[in-house]
This record gives sequence, structure tokens and C-alpha cells, in this order.
Amino acid sequence: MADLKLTGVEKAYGEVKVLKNIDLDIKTGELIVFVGPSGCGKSTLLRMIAGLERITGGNFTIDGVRMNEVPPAQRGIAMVFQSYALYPHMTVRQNMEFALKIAKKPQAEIDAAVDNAARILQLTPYLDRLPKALSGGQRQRVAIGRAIVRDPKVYLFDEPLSNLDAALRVATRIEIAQLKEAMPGSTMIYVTHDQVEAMTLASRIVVLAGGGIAQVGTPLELYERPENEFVAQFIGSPAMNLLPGKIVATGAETRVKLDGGGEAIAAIPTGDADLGLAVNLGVRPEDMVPSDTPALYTGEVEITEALGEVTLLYFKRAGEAAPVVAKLPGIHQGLRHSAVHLTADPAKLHLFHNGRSLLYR
Ligand SMILES: Nc1ncnc2c1ncn2[C@@H]1O[C@H](COP(=O)(O)OP(=O)(O)OP(=O)(O)O)[C@@H](O)[C@H]1O
Repeated sequence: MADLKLTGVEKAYGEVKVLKNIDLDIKTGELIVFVGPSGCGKSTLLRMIAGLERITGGNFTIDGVRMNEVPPAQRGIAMVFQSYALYPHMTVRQNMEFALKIAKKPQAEIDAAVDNAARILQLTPYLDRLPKALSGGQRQRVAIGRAIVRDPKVYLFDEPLSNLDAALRVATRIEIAQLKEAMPGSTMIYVTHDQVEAMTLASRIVVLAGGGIAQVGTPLELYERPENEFVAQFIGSPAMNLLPGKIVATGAETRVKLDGGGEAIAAIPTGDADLGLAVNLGVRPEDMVPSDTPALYTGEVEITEALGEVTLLYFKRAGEAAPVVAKLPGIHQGLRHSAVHLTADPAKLHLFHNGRSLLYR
């Protein structure tokens, strides 16, 4: 069992607070993924949990026991880094058993732990090889194996796949998902820049921004019900379009007149007090649907990108801060410079006022 709890955790470097008011409850068996823009503090938070960075404020417990002052080796945590940091002159087996030898465990126990980890990670055929005779993905599996043999309560992964090429990333990602299934009693925290890794691996995603937590939720909660514009635009690719407008009719559904022309109905309840409220209507590129008549958005296609299974249409009208993007299934050719009307299902629309979703008032 390993329940982690962070309460009011902060990190200051001198006067500068890079993390503040971090409250987070992580339950045994969860795989939590930290995402966020570069420099938001993902690695710092992970390293504080590992004990590699001092926690400058707040409380961090594992199973109710305060960890702030506990040395890294006594926290029951193993960390897997982006650079595998294997010993080049040692075989896979020697690399994996090293920590247990140092801890003077009996050889029979060491052999059993290494054989078990090798089996889980499908490394058994490679136990006598040197790291240089392995692929990048296999090396990262050895690094994970070194963590597994120590039987930690908590695994921390700091961008473990970022040194691998695209195909190996996919294969190793699936292996990590299987590893998680094989070890339901362990708790994992994973830092990544890769949205697909976050969406596919996480039980819950923590979005960090501006030194704090922007939202915590399951991948689908963050995708379908983002609490704020930051999360709405951070999760999903291309990012959600935000179209400014005003509420012109309220009720179980809300009608919005858009500043750039066009109207939309969102399946989000509002009350009389909201009439005239300035909002941003959020619509994901994949939720935009071509229409025969003017509806939510009409624009001239500036650029198209054909990706095979989908085509991206980019629109830019005078006064718009960012291009509006529509993602249409299939191949669409010859649309460049033509005017296209777009609509969307009311249930797929989002409304934000002052950056906050109206769903969460
Ligand atoms: N030793 C240090 N002294 C001062 N500031 C630091 C120190 N280490 C990190 N920082 C700052 O803390 C912030 C968080 O850094 P951190 O590496 O945790 O971000 P990150 O989200 O992991 O970024 P990336 O995605 O680029 O890896 C950054 O603004 C960084 O400049």
C-alpha cells in the first residue's frame, strides 16, 4: 500500500516560489501523470517526492507518515530517469542486481527478484548482455528493472521515453501500461511532455501551470470538462478554439452571439443574471462540422494540412488572435481560399467567463 498526500506543499529557491499550495491525494494503485508547460515545476515536484529536492513548505506523507525530512533511500521510492544511467561495463543482470548487492541481500533472494523483474519486462533472453548490445527501449526496460527489483511502494518516472524514437516510444508506452497492470499494488507518478502518453497511461492527470495545479482529473474529465481555458487549450491537439461572444438567451441551453458573426447554442445551463455576459465559446477542432448555411463560424480557409485520416483547416479572419482550426475526418482537397461554414453539436461546446468554465460555478 502507498497512499501519498501533499498538503500545501511549496518550493522556493531563495525568494522565488516555483511551486505553491500543492494539495494532492494519490491512492495506492494509481498512475498519476504530471503535465504542464516547460518550467512549470513538474520535475521539481517529482524530485521533492523522491527526496532529491528539499520541500520548503507544507507536508508530504506516505501512508500517513511525514516524509519531508526522510532521506530518499528510506522513502520506499524508486525513480526511473530519462537517461537510463546503466553501468556500461556490467551485464543486464549485474545492473539489475547492483542495489540489492550493495544492500547485502542473500543471493537467492537477489536471483529471484532479478528473474521476476526480467520476466515482467521480457528481458530474460538479455540478462547476460552488456547495455551497448541493447536497443534504447531495452535499455530503458533494464532501468525500470533496476527499480522493480527493489520492490518499492512508489515508482517515479521522469520522462522515461523521451530519448526513444517514435516507434519505440509507442512499444515501450504499451509495456509500461502492462507493467502497471502487473503491479496493481504499486503507485506510480509519471512526468511527460507527451499528450498521448498522458492520456493513455494516466489514471488521473495533474495539470501544473503558474506554480500551482490548474486541474486534476481523469484524462476524459480533462478533455470533456476542463475547468478553465488553460486546461481546455493544453489538453487536446490542435488546441481548443476560443471564440469571444455574449450570452443572448439563457435557460437549460445557452445561446451565444459571437463577436465575429455567427451564433451557437451550448448545452450548458445559465440563468437570467448571465444575460449579456461576455464569454469565450470553446470548440474543439474535431467537434467542428461543415454546414450548408452560416452557423457558428464562417471563414476563408487559409491553409489545409492533409494528415491522411484527417484534414486540418486553418482559418484566420481580421481581428482574430489565433487561427481557428477545424479537424475534419478524411481527405478534403481544393478547399484553400474557399469560404466554409462550420457548426457544432451543442453538447460538445464549452463556455468560459474570465477564463473559468461556467460548468464549475
Ligand atoms: N536550482 C534552481 N534554482 C533556481 N530556480 C530553479 C532551480 N531549479 C529549477 N528552477 C526553476 O524552477 C522552475 C521549475 O523547473 P522544473 O525543471 O521543475 O520545470 P519542468 O516543468 O520540469 O520543466 P521542463 O518541462 O522544461 O522539464 C523553473 O522555472 C526553473 O527555472
